[in-house]
Amino acid sequence: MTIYFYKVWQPYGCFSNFSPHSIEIQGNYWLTVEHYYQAQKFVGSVDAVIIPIIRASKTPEEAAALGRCSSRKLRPDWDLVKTTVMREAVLIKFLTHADIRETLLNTGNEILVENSPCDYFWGCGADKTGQNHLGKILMSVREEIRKLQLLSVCSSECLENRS
Ligand SMILES: Nc1c(N[C@@H]2O[C@H](COP(=O)(O)O)[C@@H](O)[C@H]2O)[nH]c(=O)[nH]c1=O
Repeated sequence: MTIYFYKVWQPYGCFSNFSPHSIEIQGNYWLTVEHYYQAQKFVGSVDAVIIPIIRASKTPEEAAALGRCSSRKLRPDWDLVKTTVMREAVLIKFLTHADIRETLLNTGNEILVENSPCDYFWGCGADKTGQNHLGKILMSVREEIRKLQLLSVCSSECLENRS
């Protein structure tokens, strides 16, 4: 089975980057993954003044609109780093919030797809042929969290055996 998600108020809305789950990265708080992701477009760019404004946005829609404004200059390496930036933020989101971590882990090995009608990079696009990078990141984060949980079970068993 494939699990499709997109809008926050639809099923599996917590997988959307617009979901209201804050993250802390290097001492800064971001209301949503989308706030962080949009701001990273301008790190080291001549338009870096926009970063705190994006961070202070009241909603992820507002943050996305600021980050997508085509008159601003993106950092030159943005296309190279954007999936790494996204993965880090999504991993931190699911490590931070236990309830949605359970929702993610409970999807088993189902395929996760961002059902965006217009985004062929992060989502599957209108005709479902898109690259679905957000879905791929969620599946890889799901795997990573499972490994981390196994590690912590093993290390606590190990500590118990020693005492
Ligand atoms: N969920 C969701 C969207 N999808 C998100 O948009 C982001 C891509 O932004 P950009 O790289 O600027 O095109 C990325 O986080 C993707 O998951 N877009 C929306 O307008 N509304 C929404 O509810």
